[in-house]
Amino acid sequence: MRIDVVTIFPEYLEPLRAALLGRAIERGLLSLGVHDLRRWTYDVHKGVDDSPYGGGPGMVMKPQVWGEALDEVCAGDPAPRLVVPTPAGRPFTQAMAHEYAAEPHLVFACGRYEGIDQRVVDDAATRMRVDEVSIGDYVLVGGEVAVMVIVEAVARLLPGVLGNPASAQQDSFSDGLLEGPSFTRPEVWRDRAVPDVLRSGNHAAITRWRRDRAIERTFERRPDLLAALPPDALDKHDRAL
Ligand SMILES: O=C(OCc1ccccc1)c1cn[nH]c1
Repeated sequence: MRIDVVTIFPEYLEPLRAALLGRAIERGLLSLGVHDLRRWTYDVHKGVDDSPYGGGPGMVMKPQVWGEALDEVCAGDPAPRLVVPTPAGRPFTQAMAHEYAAEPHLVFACGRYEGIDQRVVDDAATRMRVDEVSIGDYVLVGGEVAVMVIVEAVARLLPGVLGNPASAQQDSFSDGLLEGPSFTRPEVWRDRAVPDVLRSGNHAAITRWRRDRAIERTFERRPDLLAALPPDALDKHDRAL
């Protein structure tokens, strides 16, 4: 998979070259290109933003600069997928992470200020798939951190990136529920013991216990996820929790 990121703060994306993802890049499991948007400016001040038509606070990123940047970064690629993080985007989900993990080429546009002139997205959409995506209901200063979130969620799904692929299968949300609590040694820590069932070796009981804790936690923290489950997902026992 090829990933390109266009940003006015290329150094902000350096953490993607560290640790697990850095090793995946070194191993050629994915390639990452980070491009400074100012490379496509043409004025001495390397301006990338201007005042918003219609007034209002803040600045908007200029269409000309973005248009030329995306033309070059997407050049020669029949089907890049452009992802633009924005608070106004469609919610990013684990399902989308799986969708993106199947793409040969992802291009990320990092907005700053109040965002990017809408015509950039509209123009790009005439020749590639464009997703305006939100990673949550809050406002960041720029799209760079959101890109790192999305890239990490996608890259960990690529074959060979995670040491233990099973953990990507048993992800939170993979069965529509939140993960329940986890424990490791010591058996007792600050007078708190690990639940007996987890040391019983009774795998049916352990599976049931884990599912019960997952349902309880989902009910407690994300009732919306419970409501979204297919009707037959929870049995009588589950509903009695
Ligand atoms: O703040 C975000 O993106 C950066 C951004 C982009 C455009 C204008 C302002 C800020 C964001 C929040 N949830 N998902 C994305």
